[in-house]
Amino acid sequence: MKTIIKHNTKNYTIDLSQPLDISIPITGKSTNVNAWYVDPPKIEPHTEGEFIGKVTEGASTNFNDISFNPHAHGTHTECIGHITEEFHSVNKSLSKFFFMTEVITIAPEKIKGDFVISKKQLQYALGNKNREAVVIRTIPNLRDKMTRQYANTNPPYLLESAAQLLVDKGVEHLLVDLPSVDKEKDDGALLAHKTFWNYDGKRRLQATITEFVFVANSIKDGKYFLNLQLASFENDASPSRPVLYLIEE
Ligand SMILES: N[C@@H](CC(=O)c1ccccc1NC=O)C(=O)O
Repeated sequence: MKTIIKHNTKNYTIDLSQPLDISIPITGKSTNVNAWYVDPPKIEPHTEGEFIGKVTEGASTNFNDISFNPHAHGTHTECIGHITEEFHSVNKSLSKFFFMTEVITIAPEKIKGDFVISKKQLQYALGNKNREAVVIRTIPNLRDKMTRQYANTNPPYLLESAAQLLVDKGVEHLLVDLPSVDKEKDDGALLAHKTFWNYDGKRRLQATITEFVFVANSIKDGKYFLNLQLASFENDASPSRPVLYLIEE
């Protein structure tokens, strides 16, 4: 099923039957991807007295309770409400769902013992391209990113100047395959988050950050349409399902 998208005077063809899902599914297993020192998610039959919500236990339906943390357990999209005293809901911040997107691949560079994504690397990868959304795939890019236990591993993160470059280029939606755009332990500095949302200036309430994507190696760097959908939680962050569509020439 093909469709033609008219975007800024140009026509682009995408094939809706060829979605490239870059989300990490949430499971109830201990192998579920994890960060921020929390237990694995739980997906378990609801119980009430004698009742067990499971067909094999005599119930008419499977009826699971799910408990998880959107920031810790899988692909999620967050808004400025992640770092503000006042409440902002990502469900209201994100009001459009299709974006012209660039997928880029970065090998974080070692600076002062940390692996970081620098302004220079983003500049090189993006050139003068203008995109509403940017997906950053970091290398190495192995499938263990779907199950990695990130607590106390000091994963790569974006330098403040790198986040500023994205703001300057007008990027509104940033997607990364890391648990955070900031350093794991930074005493709450959150420099890349604050910069991307322009926390100390005219705040970018509509901008979103999506963490924990997984971009398979079969997906080449380049221009895509991104369909970014959330579960409709009124919260600073919600599990999300970003899907890319290759643009046909
Ligand atoms: N680096 C922060 C913590 C942090 O970034 C964080 C903590 C819990 C859940 C998510 C976090 N950041 C996510 O992008 C700190 O050290 O205070």
